[in-house]
Formats: sequence, structure tokens, C-alpha cells
Amino acid sequence: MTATLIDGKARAARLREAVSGAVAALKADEALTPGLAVVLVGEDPASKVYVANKARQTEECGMRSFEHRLPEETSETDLLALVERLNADPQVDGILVQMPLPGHIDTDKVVLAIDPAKDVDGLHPQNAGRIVLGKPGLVPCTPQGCVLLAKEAMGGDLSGVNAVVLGRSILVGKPVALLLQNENCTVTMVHSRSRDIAALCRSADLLVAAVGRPQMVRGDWVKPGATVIDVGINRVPAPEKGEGKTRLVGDVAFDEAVEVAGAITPVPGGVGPMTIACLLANTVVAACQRRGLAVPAM
Ligand SMILES: NC(=O)C1=CN([C@@H]2O[C@H](COP(=O)(O)OP(=O)(O)OC[C@H]3O[C@@H](n4cnc5c(N)ncnc54)[C@H](OP(=O)(O)O)[C@@H]3O)[C@@H](O)[C@H]2O)C=CC1
Ligand SMILES: Nc1nc(=O)c2c([nH]1)NC[C@@H]1CN(c3ccc(C(=O)N[C@@H](CCC(=O)O)C(=O)O)cc3)C=[N+]21
Repeated sequence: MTATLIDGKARAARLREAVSGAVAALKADEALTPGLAVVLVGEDPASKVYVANKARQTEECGMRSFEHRLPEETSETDLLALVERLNADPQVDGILVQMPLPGHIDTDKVVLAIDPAKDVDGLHPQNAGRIVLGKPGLVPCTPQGCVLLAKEAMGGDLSGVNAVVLGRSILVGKPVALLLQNENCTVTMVHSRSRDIAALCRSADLLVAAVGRPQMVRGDWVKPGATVIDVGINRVPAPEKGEGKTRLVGDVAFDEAVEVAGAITPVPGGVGPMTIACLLANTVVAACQRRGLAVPAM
């Protein structure tokens, strides 16, 4: 059997169309142009891919994009001062500080400094708490993208689905697990201390892999017919493309899993494009909520 490919690129393009429509309406009706500020400190490779794609798509949707690239050695004080400036800037509706931050910067402090109303990454405790409570708000983009793709692949309703989430980071694994619970899945969270990870994965009807380990999930970890959402963005050497060249692979050994799964996201072209589209949608949500405007359907 060969799995159906879940086309994240196409699903993301549809969401961006909806965002563009919402932005056009805000411009016409409210003379409002939502703005997104992205802060990148240092040189994390996955973050650089993200930043490059994001600025262009923000503008294509009709919004303003503000990019702040800071050197690796930027002090915590300077970064916090920039966040304060962005909090106070009326043109900025969304603020995203790329993770991971360099080791000398306290990530928690930075996340806490972001105005929760502008926290389009959904990482501030106030927004994270809303997910725990199952209340609407600014939802983290990658987890939101995972849920949208899983829903589309599994007939629109995830109620009662046995889901396994591999990874429990604040950015991806934990919020994915919570969102899936809110969708009425039965969720198992698997991490580096879990026992017999392969067997746990094999029990999943829906498997979300977010570990940051290239191709860790093998074909025989996948239940036949399962839906596999591969969040991993890993750059690995690709000598077949020439000396020093690299390519992107996920956390799933795609060539093996595609033979077993019912549906699977590719890397690239799966969760990545959805992350950006959800970020753009969140920027519109933040722009409206901050001004007490109704949030358009997207
Ligand atoms: N497509 C997209 O839009 C995005 C992709 N990513 C990608 O997703 C991946 C995960 O990102 P992120 O969550 O930030 O990564 P983190 O490194 O923050 O977290 C990794 C998680 O995986 C767990 N883990 C690591 N190794 C193992 C192992 N051998 N067995 C079981 N569990 C393990 C860790 O467990 P423990 O908690 O026990 O340490 C941890 O919970 C990365 O490849 C990243 O680049 C990230 C964000 C967006
Ligand atoms: N605060 C914070 N929030 C994040 O959401 C966040 C972060 N920090 N740090 C880095 C990771 C990584 N990440 C990506 C998002 C999209 C693509 C993406 O667009 N990928 C495309 C393009 C790949 C390519 O260019 O070849 C794809 O997978 O098809 C990649 C990576 C978000 N992250």
C-alpha cells in the first residue's frame, strides 16, 4: 500500500487566500493594515528557513512585515528592550521571537515580556493557559497546522482517534497534545524517557512526530493505515546533490512510512507551509482582537 500524500502546500495556500481576503476587508472597512514583527537572534538553520519564507508571504497577504535579525551575541537586555518597543508600536499586531534563543538568553523571560495580545506564537503563559482550558485565543501555529492537516486527512472529525505525539516541547509537542485532546482524541505523549517508543507509536491511528531527530520514526513504527504528521525540519548532508549540499528531511523515514501509512505529510511541503499560514491568520486575529473588532472567519 502507498499512503495518500497530505498536501500541506495546497492547504496552506487556501488558508492564505482566506487571510488575504480578511486583510483586504480590514483595509477597506477599518483602514487597518495588520503588521507582523519577527525577531531572529543568531543562526539556527531551521529558523532561517522559516524567516525567509515568512516575510515574503506576510507581504503577499497584504500585511506589513518587520524583520529584526540580531547577532548571536545580542544581550538579553537588548532583546527585552526590542520586545518592549514592539509591544508599544501600534503598527505591530503580532510579535514572533524565533526559538531556540542563544544559551545566554532566558527564553522564559523573553516570552513573558511579549504582550499576550500580540503573541501570535501562542507561547505566553496566558495563551498557553487558554489552550489548557479549551478556550479560544492565539493558538501556536505549528500545532494548529498539524491539527488542520490531520482533520483534513481523517474526514474532518478526530473524535475518539488514538493519537500519539512524539515530543513534548513547549513549542510543538505539548500544545499539539492539548489541541488534539480538545478535538476529543485519546492522546499519548511520548518523549525521551518513554519506554518502548516504537510500540507506542505503532498503537497510533494518528502519529505526530516532533522530536528533531532526522528520520527517527521507521516504517515498522507505523500502524498500517495510520495518519502520520511529520513536524521535523532537519537539514542533512546530500552528497548525491553535490559536495557540501544539504536537503530537508523530517523526523519520519518517509520512504519506509509511505508504504505503511494511510496518509502522510511530506517534508518539505507538509507542516512547514501550514505553520506560516497559521501565523498569518493569527496576526489577523490579534489585529482584530486588540481593537475589539469581530474576528473574520478564515
Ligand atoms: N514544521 C514546522 O513548522 C516546525 C518544525 N519544527 C521542527 O520540529 C522538530 C521538533 O521541534 P521542537 O519541538 O522545537 O524540538 P525540541 O528539541 O524542543 O523538543 C524535542 C522533543 O523530542 C523529544 N525527544 C528527543 N529525542 C528523543 C528520542 N530519542 N526519543 C523520544 N523523544 C525524544 C524530547 O524529549 P524530552 O522532553 O524528554 O527531552 C523533546 O520533548 C524539529 O525538527 C524542529 O525543527 C519546529 C517548529 C516548527
Ligand atoms: N518561536 C518560534 N516559532 C516557530 O514556529 C518556530 C521557531 N520559533 N523556530 C524555528 C521553527 C521552525 N519553523 C519552521 C516553519 C516553517 C518552515 C517552512 O516553511 N518549511 C517549508 C519550506 C522548506 C524549504 O524552504 O525548503 C516546508 O517544510 O515545506 C520551516 C520551519 C518554525 N519554527
